[in-house]
Amino acid sequence: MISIQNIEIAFNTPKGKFVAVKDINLEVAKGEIVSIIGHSGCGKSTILNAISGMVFPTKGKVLLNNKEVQGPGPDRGIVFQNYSLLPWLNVEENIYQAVDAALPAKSKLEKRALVEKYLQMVNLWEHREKYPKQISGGMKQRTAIARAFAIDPDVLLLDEPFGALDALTKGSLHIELLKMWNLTQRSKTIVMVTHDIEEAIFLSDRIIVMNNGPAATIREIEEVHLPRPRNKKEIVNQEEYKIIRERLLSLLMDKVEIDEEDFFKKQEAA
Ligand SMILES: Nc1ncnc2c1ncn2[C@@H]1O[C@H](COP(=O)(O)OP(=O)(O)OP(=O)(O)O)[C@@H](O)[C@H]1O
Repeated sequence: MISIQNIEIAFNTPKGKFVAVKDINLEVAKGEIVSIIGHSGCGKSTILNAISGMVFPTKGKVLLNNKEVQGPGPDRGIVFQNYSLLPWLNVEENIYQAVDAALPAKSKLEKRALVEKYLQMVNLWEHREKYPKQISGGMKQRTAIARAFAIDPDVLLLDEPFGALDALTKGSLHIELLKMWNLTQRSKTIVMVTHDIEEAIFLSDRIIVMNNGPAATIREIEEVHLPRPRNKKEIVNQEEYKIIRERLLSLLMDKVEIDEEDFFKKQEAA
């Protein structure tokens, strides 16, 4: 489904070429949920943007269904942390507008039906006439997720979609995301950027752990074999969950500890 082949992504900056990521190789199968985790600035969004076609690799290539990604397209739905709803459109219109643009061959009636289906799925039908400023952060993100699913993409790219939400809202959105994934026969491939270890384990089949940048590479890939459907309260007591959590923590915390040691050493020297 997605094949990332030996990519490097560099940016031209006033100080010269800045290599954000390099030597990235990754195959994501149809219907798989993969998370990318790592410290701030390690290139998680850059990789996601290369799949979305908003950024082009300076070396290597990204293939989607065996075709090289040439730019954004309706086969990929994107959800960002900051909701990205159009403030002048209400909840229903925000979804309709995306469906209208992505599926022009459908009749008005079919498009309306699609919008209703996804609004019902995320329990927003009753709030459909509200504008983004009149709804909570969780509702905004549910709208954004419904909008991404409604255009019926092969791939969903989620860039810290739950990062701005409180733990309870986050928890219910995890369930809603999986509900939609299940209702589409687990056929949608999901690649998600997150900082949240528990979220990554709960949702993913595999977790890509990045090294720190610049020129960040993939450090390790953790496979999550916990059976689905997963129950949040139950999986935390399972041995596999604990082992993966420990592993991710140790991979991600070592830099923090080194930085702290460094800080105290510098303080002593001063
Ligand atoms: N358009 C750009 N021009 C120059 N540098 C860029 C550009 N986009 C990203 N970068 C740099 O590339 C590196 C990776 O950025 P990216 O946003 O992918 O990191 P991230 O892991 O998603 O970070 P965070 O977790 O903080 O969102 C950073 O050093 C960033 O400053």
